[in-house]
Amino acid sequence: MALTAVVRIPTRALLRPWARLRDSALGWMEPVGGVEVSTQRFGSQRVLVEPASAAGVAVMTFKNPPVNSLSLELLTELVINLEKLENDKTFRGVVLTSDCPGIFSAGLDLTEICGRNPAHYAEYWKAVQEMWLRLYLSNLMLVAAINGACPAGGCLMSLTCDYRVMADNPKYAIGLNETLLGIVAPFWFKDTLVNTIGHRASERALQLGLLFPPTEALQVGMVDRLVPEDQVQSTALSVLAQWMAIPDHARQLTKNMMRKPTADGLLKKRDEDIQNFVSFISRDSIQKSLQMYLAKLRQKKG
Ligand SMILES: CCCCCCCCCCC/C=C/C(=O)SCCNC(=O)CCNC(=O)[C@H](O)C(C)(C)COP(=O)(O)OP(=O)(O)OC[C@H]1O[C@@H](n2cnc3c(N)ncnc32)[C@H](O)[C@@H]1OP(=O)(O)O
Repeated sequence: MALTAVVRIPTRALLRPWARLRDSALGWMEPVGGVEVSTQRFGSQRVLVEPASAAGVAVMTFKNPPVNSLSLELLTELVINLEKLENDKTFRGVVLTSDCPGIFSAGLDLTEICGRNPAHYAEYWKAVQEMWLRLYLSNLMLVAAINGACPAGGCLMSLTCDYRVMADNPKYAIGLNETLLGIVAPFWFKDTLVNTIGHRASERALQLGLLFPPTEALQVGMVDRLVPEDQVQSTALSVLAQWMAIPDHARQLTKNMMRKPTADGLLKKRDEDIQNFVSFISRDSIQKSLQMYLAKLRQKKG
């Protein structure tokens, strides 16, 4: 259903984005002449994008049941929808969240990296790289509303955001647990973690494949705020409202200055990284480990 409506916001608020927060805090909602802001919901099968009630903000919800694993389709849809938001200059901030109860994302889709051929592994890894590069370097303000379990690739995705709000439920955990599967987090996963929680904490977390419950994740700096489960999205939106008070150009240049050197590490050797991934993941021993891990996951229910 197309929810096509147009809200007008004053040009002065667009020129001085930080004024919007103040204006709306003063109760300004009058549609006056200015730039058109689309309030149309869009998205695709696995990624829903809805404008939030605050101007310039969208909520991107992943809906790839049962566990929001990052399949090739989900990764592709994510990047396309992010690009749409970036091209629509009315959007300045996005909350990333999940439609799967109790799960933000189970990380990379193990069925994409297990029992397939090298060409498929290469295509898939390119899509994983693309997701990371697009999110990590996005000019938009990104806030992760982590409303459930967030292992491995799910954690990576949340680490690309500018801020993480997590549900304070001890059943959920977040971390880069690759070593528990007998695989290795690549250097750019590692760099993203180091940039967030520092070198020593990352080394320990990566070697042990630690999955942190919310309280520990907050202590180590992997997430920025814990809130009751039913407040994760509303808190993420209010965090975005605070970030919106900063002039975009200054914030974007600062973000780029902080992140570009890390992203360049991958940009300079994308093909080599794909080749490394394909040869690593194709090893018999690695395939056996992954098959065993998948079998354990599937047996859990039986
Ligand atoms: C020299 C250096 C070179 C380096 C080269 C690179 C090396 C490779 C790098 C690869 C990096 C990998 C990153 C990853 O993200 S790997 C994925 C890791 N993910 C996990 O470990 C999470 C696994 N899942 C879970 O722990 C639980 O499912 C979860 C807590 C998320 C939810 O639990 P719940 O009990 O609610 O649900 P189930 O476990 O019953 O799962 C339901 C069904 O979903 C299937 N499932 C779960 N996770 C995945 C997944 N990641 N991919 C695919 N499928 C998944 C699960 O099997 C169930 O399926 P069935 O219904 O068919 O049984």
